[in-house]
Amino acid sequence: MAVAAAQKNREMFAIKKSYSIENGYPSRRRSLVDDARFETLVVKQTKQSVLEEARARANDSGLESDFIQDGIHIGNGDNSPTVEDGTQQDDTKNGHLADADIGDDAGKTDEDYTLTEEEVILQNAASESPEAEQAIQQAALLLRMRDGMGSLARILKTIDNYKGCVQHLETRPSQLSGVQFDALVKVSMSRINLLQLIRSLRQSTSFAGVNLVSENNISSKTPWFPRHASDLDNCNHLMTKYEPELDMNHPGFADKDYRERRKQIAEIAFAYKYGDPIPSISYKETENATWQRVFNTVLDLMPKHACKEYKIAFGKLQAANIFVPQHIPQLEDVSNFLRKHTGFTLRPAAGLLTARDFLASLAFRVFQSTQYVRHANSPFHTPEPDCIHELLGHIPLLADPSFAQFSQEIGLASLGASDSEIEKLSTVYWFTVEFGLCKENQQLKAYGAALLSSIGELLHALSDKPELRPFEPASTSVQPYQDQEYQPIYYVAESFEDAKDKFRRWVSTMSRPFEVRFNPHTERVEVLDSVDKLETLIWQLNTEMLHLTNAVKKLKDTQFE
Ligand SMILES: C[C@H](O)[C@H](O)[C@H]1CNc2nc(N)[nH]c(=O)c2N1
Ligand SMILES: N[C@@H](Cc1ccc(O)cc1)C(=O)O
Ligand SMILES: [Fe+2]
Repeated sequence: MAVAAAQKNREMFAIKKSYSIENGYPSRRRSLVDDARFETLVVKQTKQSVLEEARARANDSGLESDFIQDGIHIGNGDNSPTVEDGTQQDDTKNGHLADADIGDDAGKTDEDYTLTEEEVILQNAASESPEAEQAIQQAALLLRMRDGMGSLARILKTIDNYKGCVQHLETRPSQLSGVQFDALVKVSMSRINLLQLIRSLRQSTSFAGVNLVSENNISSKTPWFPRHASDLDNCNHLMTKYEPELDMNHPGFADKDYRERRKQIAEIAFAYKYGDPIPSISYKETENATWQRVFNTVLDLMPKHACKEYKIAFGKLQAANIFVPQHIPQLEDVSNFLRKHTGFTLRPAAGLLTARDFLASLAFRVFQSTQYVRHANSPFHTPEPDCIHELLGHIPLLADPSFAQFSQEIGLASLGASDSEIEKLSTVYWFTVEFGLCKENQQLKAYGAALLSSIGELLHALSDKPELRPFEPASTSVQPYQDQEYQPIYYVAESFEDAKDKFRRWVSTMSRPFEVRFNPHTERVEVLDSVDKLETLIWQLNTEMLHLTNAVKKLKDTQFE
C-alpha cells in the first residue's frame, strides 16, 4: 500500500530515539505490552495531525468545484467519522448496509469542508502521478437521502456524469432524524472523478451526508510494514525504559563510564545501513572478562539444562572458533556464520526494540542484535538485552534450520498485523523464544534465550519457586508479564518440536486478510494479492517438485543396480 499518507506517517517515525523519550512519556514502563500500547497511541495522534493538515490544505485550496451541479453551496453537514479512536465507524460491514447504529453526529453544520480519512488517502493516492489520478478505483459511498427515493435518480445521473459505473446499489430506511433513506452505492471510476463526484454530491441539499467508506484497496487499516530488507533501516525504534540512564535499578545507573561506553556502542547501530558490514568493536578487558564468566557458567550448566538443539548448535559455534571463552565474538563473524547455516544475518541494534520492529526483521531472516555488554557487576542477570544475551541466548538456535524457519514465520505473521495481534504475538514470543521450557525424555530443559543467557534466571526457572504451566498459545498469548525481575510463571511445552508446532498453528489462525511470502532472491516480501504472482509461485514450486521427484527416482535406480 504505497499510499502517501501512510508513507508520510512512517517517515515521521523514522527516528532514532524512542517514542517514550520524544514524547515525554515516563521513562520507566512496566512491560513491552504497555509500550506497544503507547506506540499505538502516538501513531494515532500523528495520523490525526496528518489528516488535519490535509483537511486544512483542502480548505485553503477552496472548494468551488467546477462541477457544481445544483449551484447551491451549503455546509456539507456530513457525519464524517472521527479519527480519534483510529477506527472509522463503518456501518457497511461485509459490503452491505448493516443494522448497526449509524452514529449521532448527523446534525453537525460544520461549514468547513471536512475530508474523511478515506478521502485523504484517496486524494493522496491520486496525487502521486497523472496515471495514479486516472487509475480506476472501486469505492463504496454511503449517502443519506433527505427527500426519499427521488434522490436516487440524481445520484445515478451524477455518477454517470463522472463516467462512473454503478456496481451495486442498496437502500434502507434511515435511523437518522431528517433523513429518509440511506443508500449504499458501489462504483468504479477514476480516482479524480471519484473525488469530484463526492464533492458534487455534497453540494446538494438533498443529502445530509456523503461518505466514502472503506474498501480494502484504499484503506489505511493495514499499518506500514517493511517490504525489503533495506526497509529495516526504518525499523529500529527503541524502548529506552531499561537504559542505564533512565532505570534506577540498572546496574550501570550510577556508573558514568559505563553509560558513556553504552552510548558509544549504540552510535554504531544508529549509523548502520542495510548492506554495511557490522563494524567490529574492540572490547575492553573488563567486557571480555564479563563474557568469560558468563560463557564458562553456561558451559557448565548447558549439558544438563539446555535442549538438544541448542547444544548441537553451540558445539558448531565452538568448532568455528566463534564461541571462545577469551573474547566476545564480533557480530560480523556471527552473521557470516549464521548466513552459511540458515540464511539468517544480524544487524546491530542500539537497545531494546519495539516488538513490531523486532518481529518485522525476523520476516527477512534478520536478527537485530545489541552490541554493548552488560555491567560487570551483574553478569548473571541484566534488565535489558545485551550482546551476551543475544549471543549465548539467541544465536545457537538461529543456527538451527528448523528454528530459523520458525522464527521467520513469526516475523512474516507480524507484518501488517493489528496492534492487538502484535501484543499477543510478542507475548507468545516472550513465553517461548525468550523464556520457554520444554520436556526432553521426561526432563525439563530450557530453550528460551533469556534463560540460557541468564544463569540467575535459569536456576530460578528450574527451582520449585515459579509456577509451571503447560504451553497453550491461546491462553499464553493473553498472560500479562513483567520484564523487570525473574518471571513468576513459565510455560512448558511437551517437546521443543511441540512448542514450534503449536506456536506455528496458532499463528496461522491470525486474522490478517492477506498472505505474504518472502522471496529470498530479491529479499523482498510479496503480498500474495494477484493471480499472476500466485501463478509464478506455483510454477516455481512445480519446477522444484520436478527436481525432487527426479532425485528420488535417481536414488531408487541406484539402489536397484
Ligand atoms: C518480540 C518481543 O517483544 C521480544 O521480547 C523482543 C523485543 N525487542 C528486542 N530488542 C532487542 N534488541 N533484542 C531482543 O531480543 C528483543 N526482543
Ligand atoms: N535478562 C536477560 C537479558 C534480557 C533482558 C530483557 C529482555 O527483554 C530480554 C533479555 C539476561 O540477563 O540475560
Ligand atoms: Fe531476546
